[in-house]
Amino acid sequence: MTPVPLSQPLLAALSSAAVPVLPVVVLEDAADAVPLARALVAGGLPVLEVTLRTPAALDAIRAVAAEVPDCLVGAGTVVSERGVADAVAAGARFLVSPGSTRRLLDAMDDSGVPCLPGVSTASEAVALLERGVREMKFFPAGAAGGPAYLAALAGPLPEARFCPTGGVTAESAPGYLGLPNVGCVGGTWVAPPAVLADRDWARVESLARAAASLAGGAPPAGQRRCEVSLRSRTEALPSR
Ligand SMILES: O=C(O)C(=O)C[C@H](O)[C@H](O)COP(=O)(O)O
Repeated sequence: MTPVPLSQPLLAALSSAAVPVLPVVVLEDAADAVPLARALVAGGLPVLEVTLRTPAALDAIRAVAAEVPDCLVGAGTVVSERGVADAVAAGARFLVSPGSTRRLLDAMDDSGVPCLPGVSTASEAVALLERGVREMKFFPAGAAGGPAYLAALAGPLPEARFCPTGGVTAESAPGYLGLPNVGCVGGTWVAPPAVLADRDWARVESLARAAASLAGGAPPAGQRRCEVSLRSRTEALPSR
């Protein structure tokens, strides 16, 4: 599996690499991180968001960054300056938050890695656009209005691109991925808690394979997938 190069913002990179789903995990045991990441890569999803919700999260990110170079590992549930610093120090190559504050956005700006700050309203999306941030997480996607809500934002805010997460399932994902302002969808359904508890890596691989086969999200306006060259993942990360 070709590693996803981060020579552009996260959603653009995932879209260019035809990765439609960003797997989100809550890990209780850091020792599960490497086999999990390998199963995702084997299933065709070379990306992983480890939520900073457990004491194991930073060690999990560290392990994947060191041992699974084909997996682009990032941190989710980043809600503080400390979370930003700890995640980047552990090797997170992108950061995701459920919501946005000025303090958190300033820290994300300074982090040097691509970020997906969270929004759930038009006003929050406009506030991010005002800062020049065009890629954002839409959270909690299902509860906040689902595909219909994002479809309604595409008219007035065509430059904003979203990763809907929270309540997204294998069944609801296609409804989001068909929208012009969705780059990819995120969720825990690819590596759900019960499957992780069983350490059923074959099941993760098969869920990943099914997710990877979903039709991809829309590339950024003006960019066709075939025009994007895959560059080395060791290249310097761009600022957003
Ligand atoms: O905002 C964050 O950083 C989060 O960690 C939120 C998670 O992305 C969702 O809670 C995943 O939601 P489900 O796929 O419905 O389980």
